[in-house]
Amino acid sequence: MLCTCPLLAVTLLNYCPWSGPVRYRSLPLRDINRVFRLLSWLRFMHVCSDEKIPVFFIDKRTSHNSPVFVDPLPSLALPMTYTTPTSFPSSGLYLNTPKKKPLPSKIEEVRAAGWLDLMLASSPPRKRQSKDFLPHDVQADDLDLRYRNWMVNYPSALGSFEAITELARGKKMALFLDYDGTLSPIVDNPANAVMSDEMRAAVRHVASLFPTAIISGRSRDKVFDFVKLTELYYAGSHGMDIMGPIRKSESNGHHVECVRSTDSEGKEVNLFQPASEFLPMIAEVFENLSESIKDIEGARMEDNKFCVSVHYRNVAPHDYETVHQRVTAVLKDYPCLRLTHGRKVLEVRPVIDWNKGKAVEFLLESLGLNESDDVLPIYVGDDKTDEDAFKVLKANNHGFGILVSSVPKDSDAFYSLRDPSEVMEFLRTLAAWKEGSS
Ligand SMILES: O=P(O)(O)OC[C@H]1O[C@H](O[C@H]2O[C@H](CO)[C@@H](O)[C@H](O)[C@H]2O)[C@H](O)[C@@H](O)[C@@H]1O
Repeated sequence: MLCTCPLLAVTLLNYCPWSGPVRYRSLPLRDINRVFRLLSWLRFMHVCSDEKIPVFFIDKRTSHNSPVFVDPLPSLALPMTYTTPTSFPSSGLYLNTPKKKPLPSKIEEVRAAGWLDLMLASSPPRKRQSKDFLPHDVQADDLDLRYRNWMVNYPSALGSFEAITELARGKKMALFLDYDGTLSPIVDNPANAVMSDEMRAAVRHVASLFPTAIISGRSRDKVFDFVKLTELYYAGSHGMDIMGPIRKSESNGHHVECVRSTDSEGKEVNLFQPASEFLPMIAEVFENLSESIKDIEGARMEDNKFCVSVHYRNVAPHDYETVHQRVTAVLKDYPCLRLTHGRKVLEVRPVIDWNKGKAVEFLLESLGLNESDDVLPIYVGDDKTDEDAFKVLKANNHGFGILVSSVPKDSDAFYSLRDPSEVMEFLRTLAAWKEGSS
């Protein structure tokens, strides 16, 4: 239907309660891949939320916006109900979340299947499972070809380094780095995800040249223990725990929840913890989840202060569904918490409208870099939660994201790097370029 649509261009509008309106302007039909990428994202949103998400393809040639194609996923469409959680005082940060309504069992099944697909697909194994009937070199060639095709849309940040330096010419660069899977390789035990000394040296070097922040799903303290660099800014719990600089102009900021604090070196900093009132609830849900999954072999809990991670990397795939069912059963009693998905991890977090994208905006503002055109923010990350930051940079047409992935993935990033070793090379190249050009 999309391909035969006679329009020259379409505008795609979507409203999603988590991220607000998404608007793609003048999407030329030759760029149909973008439509499909967006549709697959919408499918993901359908799986993860209760809302019906209307999608309109609008004829740009007409003066009025008449929808020509509405809701491409009718089988997953649910009634649109937005209600605000009542158990907390209202605040600008709260998301409007749907009240859970009993769903017809068919839809429950579809949703459960969707989550299961996500769980199976999340974080491809480091060693590819063999398709027994194919010789190894054919599989490798096929994967390599698919990766190279994908790189047409997501060029290597190393291969495109000259283009990046062109963009950066005369601009102030700001660097935002995810931790797991970006600065440290993915390992089975989260406690062992240490950063190499070489990577630390590369990060220290860039941080001496550009404002640099780490934005992680881990608790801020834990990520600092891994990185151990005082010259950086840190945002833990997916941006819900930021230790940043004192804003240049404190008076025009609207983040009233900031409190002054001092860092480990006694330097004055701003602490922003928009989800602090959720702390007792997070502690309670951590206990309940730990109890509920304790008999599932390989399942592991992690306390990330304002979020809780339920890891299933070491769980047998036939138990994934049990993990998901147990987690959602516990969460039924916590309408103010929501579930998101990472690399072989389910993440429980407050329903506030705050994420890594908002953390990037907050830090740019704190650094006094948000309102000028001569700033180039770059965000490097590997996970679904990093997409919030990629989206913010893309939507504001302000800087770009670099996705770290060794397999093709849909993303709002602009460039790609294969793995943390390429990230390290990129950081070193960036530092060398900056030193050579100043
Ligand atoms: O935002 P990030 O810094 O990327 O943190 C996201 C989650 O990363 C960690 O889990 C991931 O890495 C682990 C260690 O390599 C791996 O075992 C796990 O399967 C991955 O999901 C961290 O442990 C989580 O708490 C973070 O939320």
